[in-house]
Amino acid sequence: MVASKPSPGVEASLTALAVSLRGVTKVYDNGVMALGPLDLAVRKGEFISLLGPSGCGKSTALRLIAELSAPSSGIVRVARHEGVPQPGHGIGFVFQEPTLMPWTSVRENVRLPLKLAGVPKAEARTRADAALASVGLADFAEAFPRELSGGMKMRVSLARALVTDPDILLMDEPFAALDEITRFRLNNDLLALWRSLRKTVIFVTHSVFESVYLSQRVVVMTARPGRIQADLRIETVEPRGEEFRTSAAYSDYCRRVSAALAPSYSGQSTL
Ligand SMILES: Nc1ncnc2c1ncn2[C@@H]1O[C@H](COP(=O)(O)OP(=O)(O)OP(=O)(O)O)[C@@H](O)[C@H]1O
Repeated sequence: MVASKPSPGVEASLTALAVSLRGVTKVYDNGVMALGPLDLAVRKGEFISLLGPSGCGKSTALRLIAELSAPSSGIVRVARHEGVPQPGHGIGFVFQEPTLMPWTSVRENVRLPLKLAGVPKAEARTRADAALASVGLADFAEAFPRELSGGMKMRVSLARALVTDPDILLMDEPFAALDEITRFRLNNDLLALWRSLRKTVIFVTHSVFESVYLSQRVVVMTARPGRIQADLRIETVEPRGEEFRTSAAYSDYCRRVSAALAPSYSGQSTL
């Protein structure tokens, strides 16, 4: 396991932990041990990827962090702003499927979390429009989901996650269903958003290439029950772009992450 240390440019913003999992296990009611014991510490403002074989418990880990599910043992700690009222608040969740309401406009889809939180309509509308602008969809507030491409739907889903101004963004294979060009574009836009908003991002992916391109740290998990196989820091010049994607350093990191992942696939199948 490679020890993690903050990269120089972000040291100041990484003074405290956003998420900490200690000795966390998850056994589902059907007896499946999905996770653990898992130990993971994520600093505030950090962008990490979780990578591992199918069924190793990546989504389970995100659900525990979002407090959508309780651990069977161990401790999950999530840092929040003072005054954040309920479990799950302060966290934005983006899934692989955009899961938009087809019967209403893009703006209403993005406004939904604020509506549920009781934010007055005029304020919620302004915030929804600002979130849409931040993902490049300022001109599509009145459109309906059926009028959008897959990439645009994912942008709406991202805007909906950002509209509550969460401290932590959990992303569960958000770009897996998109074509490569759209995926690259969204990768770049997500990095630009992360640089400007400095949210903590925990990003689940099956793609070694995507994990290295996006993250400051790639956390490789073992086959089920998921534990940490390797924790690799990606040190590069920021901001990243096509230059990094085509660099020798990028290829080298991808090779190292692939090598760290290999033992996770060599054991018994957990599918
Ligand atoms: N609600 C549930 N009840 C029972 N078993 C579950 C439940 N949710 C997940 N599992 C099982 O727990 C294991 C881990 O699932 P999880 O979805 O967390 O893995 P994953 O790494 O995200 O998989 P993938 O990469 O395929 O999305 C799997 O074997 C899965 O079948």
